[in-house]
Amino acid sequence: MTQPINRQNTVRNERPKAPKPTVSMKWPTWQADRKSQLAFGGLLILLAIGLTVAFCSYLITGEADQSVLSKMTIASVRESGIEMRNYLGILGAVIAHIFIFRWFGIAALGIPVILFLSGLKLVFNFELLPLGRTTKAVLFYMTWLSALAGYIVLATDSIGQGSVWCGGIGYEVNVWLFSLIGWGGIAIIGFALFVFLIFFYGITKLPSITLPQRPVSAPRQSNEREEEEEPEEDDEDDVADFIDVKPKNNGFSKPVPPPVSETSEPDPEPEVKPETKPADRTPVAATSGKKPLTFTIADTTPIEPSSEPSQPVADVYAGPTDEVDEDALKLHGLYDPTLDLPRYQFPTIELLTEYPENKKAQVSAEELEANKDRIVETLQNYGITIDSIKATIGPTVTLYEIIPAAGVRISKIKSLEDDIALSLAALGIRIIAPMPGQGTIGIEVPNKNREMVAMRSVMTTEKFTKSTFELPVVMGKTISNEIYVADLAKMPHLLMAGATGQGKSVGLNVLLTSLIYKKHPSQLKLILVDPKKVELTLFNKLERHFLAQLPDSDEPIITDTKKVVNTLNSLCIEMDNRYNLLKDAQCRNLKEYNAKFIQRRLNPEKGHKFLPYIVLVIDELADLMMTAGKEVEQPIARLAQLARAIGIHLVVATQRPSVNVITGLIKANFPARLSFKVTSKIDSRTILDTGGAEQLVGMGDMLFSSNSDIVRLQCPFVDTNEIEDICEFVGSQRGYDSSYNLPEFAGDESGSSEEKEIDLENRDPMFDEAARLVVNHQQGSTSLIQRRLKLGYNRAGRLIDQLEAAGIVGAFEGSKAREVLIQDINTLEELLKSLN
Ligand SMILES: Nc1ncnc2c1ncn2[C@@H]1O[C@H](COP(=O)(O)OP(=O)(O)OP(=O)(O)O)[C@@H](O)[C@H]1O
Repeated sequence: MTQPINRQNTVRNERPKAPKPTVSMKWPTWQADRKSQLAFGGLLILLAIGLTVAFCSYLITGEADQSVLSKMTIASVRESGIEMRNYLGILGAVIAHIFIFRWFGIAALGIPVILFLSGLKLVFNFELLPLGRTTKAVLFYMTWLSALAGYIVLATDSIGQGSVWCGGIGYEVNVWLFSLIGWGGIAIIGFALFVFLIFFYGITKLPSITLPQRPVSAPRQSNEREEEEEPEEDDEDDVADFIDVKPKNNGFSKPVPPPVSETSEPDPEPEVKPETKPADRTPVAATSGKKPLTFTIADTTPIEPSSEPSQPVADVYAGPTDEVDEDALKLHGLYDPTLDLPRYQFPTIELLTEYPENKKAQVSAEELEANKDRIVETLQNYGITIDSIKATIGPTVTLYEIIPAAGVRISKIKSLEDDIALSLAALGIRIIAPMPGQGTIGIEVPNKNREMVAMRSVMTTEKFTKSTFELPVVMGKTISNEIYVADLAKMPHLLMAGATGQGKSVGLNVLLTSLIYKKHPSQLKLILVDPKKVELTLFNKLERHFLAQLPDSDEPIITDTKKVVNTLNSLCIEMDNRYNLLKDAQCRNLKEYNAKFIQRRLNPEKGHKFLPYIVLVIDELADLMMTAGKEVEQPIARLAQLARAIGIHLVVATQRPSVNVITGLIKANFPARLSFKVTSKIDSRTILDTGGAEQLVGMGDMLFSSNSDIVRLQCPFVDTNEIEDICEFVGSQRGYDSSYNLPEFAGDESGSSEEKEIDLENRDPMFDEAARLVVNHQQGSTSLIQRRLKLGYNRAGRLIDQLEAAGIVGAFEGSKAREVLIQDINTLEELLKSLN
């Protein structure tokens, strides 16, 4: 568990490049030699068995031998010819006599246990129990039990036969204790056990004396995570409480069945891969307009989950194992973050409304035929002949795919978009020329009767329930009636636009619902920003489960612009902190980091902890951009640029996708964009970089663009009362003491005054030390000061400000560490002298 400090440093600073010294250099050769291992291990096992036999025999037959042995040496016993009763003869009797009578009493039986475990390890390379830890425990308990037995023997005045029980050590200790404090020795013996338990099991907190009337769901005020770990039930025995308390927080907890088993909900942690490929479409025989069309209506066949299995957690990162807490791993198994709230129940599917099936898209054969004829005719009017046409009926639109005759230019068809729309007398015609990867031209025509895609119907598909995405989000139904599930973690940020009343709020609710159905509160935190103050308020019931906010916030849903700015900046700090943790752990992303933490390969005492995903949702960006402009733009852009690897994902929505809201800076950092119907082609271009969103038909009809692919989807529908029920279901369960605390951020008003306030006369007592640290490392970073000097973030932040005021480090430079203005320690010492 404890590693030499210099080795840790090497790992941290030099990353994985430096080859490790080979094992054999340190390892005594006999241990590396398998034959010697087998021989020695075998000997240990034999000894263990022999000692057990000798000890047991001594306990049964020892009385007779005892009197002989206490008076004579081995040699004299042999010479005298007296026969020993011990099953293992003189040697057995002598050894048992020493270990039991002279030393530990009956507790000496611990010795063969250690020998046996060591033998097993050497011979079979099998650790029944963690060897080092068990040895320590056995040695302690042997001594302690001997002392306890000694006390009892003394107290009951049964010194004769009782000496076998307590051994010489227990007896002598108690004689000494008795001479010191009389019968009070038991207190010392009890206290010794108490101290051992504290250090051995790392107990920092005793089971609290719970007030009997406290309601389970009453909010608790403490911000300490430890506070969450109060024993939930009184029926657990005290020792179990002792042992469980701390471990649950620091990654060394005792495993308890995860909540998944308590619920009928789908496994929240499976793992697969996206599937966005449209299903096969049935070609419809058709040519230059004369042959009759036969259409096959596409069915909603849920897609088989991808066969690509997830990487087993243990294999995700096979880096250095020097920090593995083997003992904790053996004792407690993998760390389970869901133990924070072990009884948490995932929301059930019954909370979502079931809509009647007859709401499926109804497109009659006549409608199809008529549309086809009109398309063909219109094109012919403009001199465009086609070779074939096929149709696929989607929930909102029907896609007609045509193959134009040889020599027809695609741009010509595209330019006829409005004319075709006019002749089909329908809104929302979208022409896709050419269809990517199909070699055809697509014409999407809205259905007269569209299908409402109910949230419940998509949530029950295998595609979603078996999704192994990190942050699965049901985006909707494609034109070929497939359920489209995307991974927010891979997007990694989503920009959403849509004119008012076109389904944006429903879209956000769908996104949040998907995440809540799939993630345990320990794995996901949401920051909800709602300047309109109405849309996301329903979610405030999730405060103590899923919401994250600034420490001093009173409102779980952020509505005030100033708070938004502070929250964004705080999130930037969280991002920097997380990067430091990842760097320290030599992990490239959050998934690797958490996998490593779960395997107990990261030491919580060095600040490592399980990191939940953080999803920031901003319902109306336009509002914020108008009131705070650059103040929101910059942190958003910074987060969008850098936060992907450390599990912070942004979802930003706006009604007005104009360039002064979705600025170049923001847009460039949001590769995934989603547009509901917008009012103009310009808006569509701003959000999607192409037209088309202005021709959508509203009510959740949308275009989703990611990785330069654009798909038309029908967003599922989830009503506000369904959201209310889900939030009520989650919110009424036992949650954390408070919402997840983001790092403190002082706020802008203090920003300028702070500079003036920095009074170098009143420097922090750690100022000189921090200055030396920064100059030695040539790295002006708050987290360096924080880690090395073991300070809180705020104090480290103040120190760095003072260092800046003293001219030791340069100004704040965003994500980069500050420049160190003093190059060598001598110059620094002179400066410090002058300051003093
Ligand atoms: N996916 C959907 N399926 C069916 N109907 C929908 C869908 N999305 C939205 N609607 C309908 O459109 C109405 C308006 O949707 P929503 O409230 O999401 O619009 P909005 O874009 O958020 O508007 P605003 O910006 O004014 O809040 C809903 O009340 C609902 O009737």
